[in-house]
Amino acid sequence: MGSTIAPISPEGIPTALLPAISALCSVGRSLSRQIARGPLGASLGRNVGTNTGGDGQKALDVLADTAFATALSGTSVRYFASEEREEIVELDPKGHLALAIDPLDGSSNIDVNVSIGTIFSIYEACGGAEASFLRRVRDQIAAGYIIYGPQTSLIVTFGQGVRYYTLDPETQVFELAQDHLCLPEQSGEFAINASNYRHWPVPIRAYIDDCLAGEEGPHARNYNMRWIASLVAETHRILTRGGLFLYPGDARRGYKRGRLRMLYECAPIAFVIEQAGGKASDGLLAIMDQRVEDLHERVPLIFGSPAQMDRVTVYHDLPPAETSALFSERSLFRV
Ligand SMILES: O=P(O)(O)OC[C@H]1O[C@](O)(COP(=O)(O)O)[C@@H](O)[C@@H]1O
Ligand SMILES: [Mg+2]
Ligand SMILES: [Mg+2]
Repeated sequence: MGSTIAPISPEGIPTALLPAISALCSVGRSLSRQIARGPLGASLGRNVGTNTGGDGQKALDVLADTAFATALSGTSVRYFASEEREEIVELDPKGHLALAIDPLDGSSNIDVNVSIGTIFSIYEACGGAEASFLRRVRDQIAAGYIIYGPQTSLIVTFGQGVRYYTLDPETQVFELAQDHLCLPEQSGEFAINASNYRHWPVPIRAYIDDCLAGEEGPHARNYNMRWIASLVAETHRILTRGGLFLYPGDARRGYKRGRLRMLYECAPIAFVIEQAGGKASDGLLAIMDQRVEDLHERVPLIFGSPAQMDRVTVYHDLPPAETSALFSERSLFRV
């Protein structure tokens, strides 16, 4: 499983973070190989239990969680918080970092050969285990994801832009492909799980109705829709060619604050998106301007190209009478 070759070329990675980033990449390339074996390997998509948040756990969720915790020991990571664990684990009592992880994101896609990933977020440890994570989202010092798809890639920010590495299958090293990734200012795509339409709040329904109205609607343009059910894959597409992602809170039981976790998913994705020139919010407030209040809390997440973000935000600011009106009457948006 392991390889003695350094998993990533070190230029541009802050020295204090290099051991942790190398460990993430080392596990990433190993997971990439196991995932690529698909039906020839172990059955990674089988159900093995339920995590503390009530989500079903697949074999790969557990395998990835264990592999990251093991590899990050001895890399200056003091506190390890995982979506798959109820409690924070102390890895290295002398370490100065706190790392939060969604070890395997998009687990419903494991068995169907669609892109999945790992999302991570790093803070300076301070004031104990919980205090190291329950703090301002803007305190993150690094965040990113590894995507296991047709290519395995690492997207990472250290707070000065977004770096894009791809795993070279020949050398098994993550090589820098782009050192300053910027997402397009606007696009004609949006991503939302439309099967929840009837449960959405009014501003989300109104926005999507207006997108679906196309050229005849208030936006006066036709849109394209995507839903992969894999946050890393949607993020990667949006970083590459723009668009908007929405996972709002909705009226289903347990979905009042949406589905995605602040600490393991929303905070790191928001950091990456903001550093790439995009925006991320819960509809009203920028995710980066919020606090993590609870290890496993959920938060509505909307992010993407700035022009689309500005538009969807207006729907949240409108008085209810205006948002519930037929789109033809939402004169505000007529262009
Ligand atoms: O099945 P739904 O409700 O559309 O949810 C899809 C979302 O759930 C997730 O799979 C949640 O992540 P996990 O697989 O880590 O639980 C996201 O990647 C994705 O955006
Ligand atoms: Mg996830
Ligand atoms: Mg997960």
